[in-house]
Amino acid sequence: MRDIIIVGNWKMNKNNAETKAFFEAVDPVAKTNKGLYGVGVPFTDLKTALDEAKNLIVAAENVHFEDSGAFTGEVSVPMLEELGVKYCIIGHSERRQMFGDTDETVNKKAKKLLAAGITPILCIGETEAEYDAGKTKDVITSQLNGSLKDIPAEEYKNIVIAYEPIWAIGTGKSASVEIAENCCKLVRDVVKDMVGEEAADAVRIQYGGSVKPGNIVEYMAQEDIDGALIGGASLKPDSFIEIIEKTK
Ligand SMILES: O=C(CO)COP(=O)(O)O
Repeated sequence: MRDIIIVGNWKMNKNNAETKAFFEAVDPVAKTNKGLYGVGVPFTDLKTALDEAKNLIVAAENVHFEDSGAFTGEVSVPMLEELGVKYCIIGHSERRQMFGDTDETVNKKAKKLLAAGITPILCIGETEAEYDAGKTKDVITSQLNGSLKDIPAEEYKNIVIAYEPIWAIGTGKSASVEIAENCCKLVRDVVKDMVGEEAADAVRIQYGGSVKPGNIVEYMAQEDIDGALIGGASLKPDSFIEIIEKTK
């Protein structure tokens, strides 16, 4: 059975003082042998978060695939390594939609992170239009094949895949437990087709999209859901503490 991994994604929120206050409140609660809890934080909060973290894991929210160069505003894997970052969200739908991330660039990011011993949290998911057109399976299959192209089977134990239907992100309209489980099982089946059963069993799969204290338990009860990637409900310490208390 896979360990759980529940991670908040703060997106573009919180300054250093708010980050410190969050960790002071939440970190002590995150001590468990069932798996991992953590948060993805803006680059500007990474050092504060890493300094405060004893039980929570800390993730970056993006990274560039080159080690250095003329990429104004970007941050490289060596820069994350220097801080001691061990997890990094890549390919979030907001980055794909607003900042030009593609399966090809996300694949380069994944390879660079794995080579540095940093766990990628790879986001995939369909739009509402794709869902309505019955294209969810095609989208998931295409994104996984593109984003994880040429990554060897033995690396999948070091990869987390977050299935986040775009129509459920930030809308309060979370996917039903049945849809979430069916799609996370589809993710696992596609990985099996790509690189075999052992890798499919090892890869951890999160559901994301309006997860909150009121629905986390039913998601975590599903066979193919190993965790969650949580936006809004991870910003308030009390809310994230409730999610931890209900699942650890
Ligand atoms: O984008 C998400 C996590 O990466 C989900 O955001 P919400 O939990 O606010 O829907």
